[in-house]
Amino acid sequence: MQTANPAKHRIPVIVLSGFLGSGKTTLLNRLLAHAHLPAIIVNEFGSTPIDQQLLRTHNIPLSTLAGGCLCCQVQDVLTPLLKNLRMAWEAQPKKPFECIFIETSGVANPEPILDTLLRQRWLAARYRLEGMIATVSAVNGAEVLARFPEAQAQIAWADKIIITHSDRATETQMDGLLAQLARLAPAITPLQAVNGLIDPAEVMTFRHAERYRLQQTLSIPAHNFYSVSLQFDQPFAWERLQAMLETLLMAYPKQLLRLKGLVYTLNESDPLVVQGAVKTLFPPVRIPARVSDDGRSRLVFITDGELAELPTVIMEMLQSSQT
Ligand SMILES: Nc1nc2c(ncn2[C@@H]2O[C@H](COP(=O)(O)OP(=O)(O)OP(=O)(O)O)[C@@H](O)[C@H]2O)c(=O)[nH]1
Repeated sequence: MQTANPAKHRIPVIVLSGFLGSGKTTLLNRLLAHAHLPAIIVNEFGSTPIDQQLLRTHNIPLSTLAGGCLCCQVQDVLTPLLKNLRMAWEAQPKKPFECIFIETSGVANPEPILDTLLRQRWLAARYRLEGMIATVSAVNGAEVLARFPEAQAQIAWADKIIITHSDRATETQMDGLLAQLARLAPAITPLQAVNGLIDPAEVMTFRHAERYRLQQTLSIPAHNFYSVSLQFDQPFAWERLQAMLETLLMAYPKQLLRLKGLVYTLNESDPLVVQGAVKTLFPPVRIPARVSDDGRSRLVFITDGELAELPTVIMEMLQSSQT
């Protein structure tokens, strides 16, 4: 993109939202492959970031904000980051990026983020909010939307809604989700993407008239989400860990909303990215090791409400699975 007067050029920003495990990073991987000189800001609720492992193959500027959610940290974290990125952009004759994707945490209410981009003068003069995309899982989307106002806000503010996991959903689950979406975002026709497969142009074409169609903002109570991050020095026997994680997801079907991890397994130098959400452990993906990796396994658990006993339960399950 040619920028005749860089000081006046507004860098497009695309906000990607969607509840925990609904497929944001999977979709982002697809969109990045077709974007012109993108940069990414990834926000993860857990204090040990995992998404960067899944996005690192793109070799593009990546800022990770972990250990909280952007909607609560807009002023303290997002605003200075966007200011720094912009100043670095202006200082360089060869522009390092031409657009920015912000992947919010799965529990973020996108409203304060959009509001900042649109209303904060310094930012609004230098960034242009291009549109907001929300992913929603066909498997648990209806339940998630019924339970969590944050998830409702993600849908209500979206310019594009992408239904994921339709390959795993029953007809009843899909019908339930479509009914919820028709209620929360009647003006939007949802699109579907299985494993991120969708025409990026279809996702990235925004009709600006749809912005601010909400008459009133949703009243969202303070978050009640917690995260627990654990690290392990010894490699795992994958089958045992897999069985343990599946047991754990079934033991806490309501509270355990998300698990993610980077796990080293016996006799393999490359780590596994492990993912789970609400009663489901997804197939793990092995990714190439990097020289900067420290070889320690990490697991992050996000719960609805505090599950103080979780670390102890996990350690006991791991010990009993090794005997
Ligand atoms: N079967 C199936 N799996 C999918 C689909 N889309 C994503 N996944 C899987 O769902 C899991 C979660 O996907 P992510 O892209 O990490 O979800 P996310 O929304 O970025 O997760 P958080 O950032 O933790 O909230 C991963 O194991 C993906 O491979 C899909 O359409 N079908």
